[in-house]
Amino acid sequence: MKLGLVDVAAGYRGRPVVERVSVEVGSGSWLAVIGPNGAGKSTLLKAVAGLVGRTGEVLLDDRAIGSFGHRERARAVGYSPQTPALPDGLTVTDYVLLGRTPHLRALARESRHDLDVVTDVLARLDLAALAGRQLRTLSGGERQRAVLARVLAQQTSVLLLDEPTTGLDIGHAQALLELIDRLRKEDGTTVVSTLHDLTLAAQYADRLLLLDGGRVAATGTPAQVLTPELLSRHYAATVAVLSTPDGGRVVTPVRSTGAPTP
Ligand SMILES: Nc1ncnc2c1ncn2[C@@H]1O[C@H](COP(=O)(O)OP(=O)(O)OP(=O)(O)O)[C@@H](O)[C@H]1O
Repeated sequence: MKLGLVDVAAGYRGRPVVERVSVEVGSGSWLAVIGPNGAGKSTLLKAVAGLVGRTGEVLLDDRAIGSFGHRERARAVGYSPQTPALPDGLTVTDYVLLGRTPHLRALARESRHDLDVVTDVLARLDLAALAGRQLRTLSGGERQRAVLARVLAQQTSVLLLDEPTTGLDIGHAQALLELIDRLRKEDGTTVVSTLHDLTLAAQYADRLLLLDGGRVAATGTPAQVLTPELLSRHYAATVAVLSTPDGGRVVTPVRSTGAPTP
């Protein structure tokens, strides 16, 4: 499903935080929204998810998202927040099963298929051994994976993922991003994620959108956006951008030690 944003603006209590963002994300594409703290990345995702007020248009396959019914929309767009509030008293399985709600008929219980989807997602996110555990007993990274498991169990055409790798170790982060990459290649899932790790953003996203002060500062391929000049201007960071043999980009901070040269 193609996602289009046309002149999207959003904010809190009348204060604009995101202004005039227009971008198209093709079916099966991955757009990473990057930018410094407070740039408006989470707000932009929430605006698309319908969780904060916005102006402008959000289009799904050229159809205004506002014309989608509640369930239809929940089957089309999944969202995972950066800092989720988790309900008390649920096991991991029960919580992830909530992701199936938009697929259930009114008053129907989950089917064998729903349980199979959940079992599969739990296995893929290395949560099978924790399936019966209470959410509140999980570690930070395990909780984060449970939240992602829930949105993946929702099996939506569009995934909005706010900092999905927060709190994940390098192996689990990689496994998660590979899983999402497979979904987009095999099922055509469209992905919009915020990512602070610019090297991961370069490796997985096909396009980057750099937000600064709520406005689009740059869009393009990782090679176009991840330049030392742009990163210095918008993050006030001193970085080196290295190229890998396959044309990828690695962004690394560079420290000027100030040590006297011998
Ligand atoms: N609920 C809220 N009420 C008022 N202001 C908010 C609210 N949430 C965020 N803001 C403000 O909106 C601006 C953008 O916040 P947002 O969370 O979208 O930034 P971000 O780019 O995701 O930042 P980070 O990289 O730190 O997660 C910030 O100035 C923030 O203080």
